[in-house]
Amino acid sequence: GLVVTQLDVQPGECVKVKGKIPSDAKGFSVNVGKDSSTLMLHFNPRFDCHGDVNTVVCNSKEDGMWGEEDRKADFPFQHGDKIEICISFDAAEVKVKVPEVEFEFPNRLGMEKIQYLAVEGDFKVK
Ligand SMILES: CCCO[C@@H]1O[C@H](CO)[C@@H](O[C@@H]2O[C@H](CO)[C@H](O)[C@H](OCc3cn(Cc4ccccc4)nn3)[C@H]2O)[C@H](O)[C@H]1NC(C)=O
Repeated sequence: GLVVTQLDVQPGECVKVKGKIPSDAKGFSVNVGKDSSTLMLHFNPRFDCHGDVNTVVCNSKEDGMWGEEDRKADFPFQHGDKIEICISFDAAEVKVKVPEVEFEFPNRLGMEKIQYLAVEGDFKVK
């Protein structure tokens, strides 16, 4: 999927990804952080994968090691949706704004900028 490097997203700014969820999507992820091994946030809506159904799983990754998963209560996604995902952060937390719902996740690594963004799985970036 899409990989963007050399970003310099500061606290208070947002990075926005627009795309479509295919009708047969099993899951997708949006990763932001320093690079693929050091993620402020792995945002992973799961329609039906890794044993989860209609569950948003969030996590961080530090030097290639996953942190503690955070499963969210809301699942505001449907197959075929065209959505915008806006990610912003400050010293304390990362915010993921999608239609109808804003998810929050702690800025566990205390990152001060987002340099990397990657989209994986069933999400057709527009
Ligand atoms: C119950 C004992 C085992 O626990 C399971 O352990 C799995 C392996 O660590 C957990 O799954 C992993 O959770 C991570 C977040 O904590 C990541 O989501 C791992 O996937 C990374 C990944 C991305 N991709 C690319 C991709 C992404 C989306 C769709 C298709 C490909 N391929 N692998 C995913 O494999 C999975 O979330 C976890 N389940 C629970 C309930 O804890």
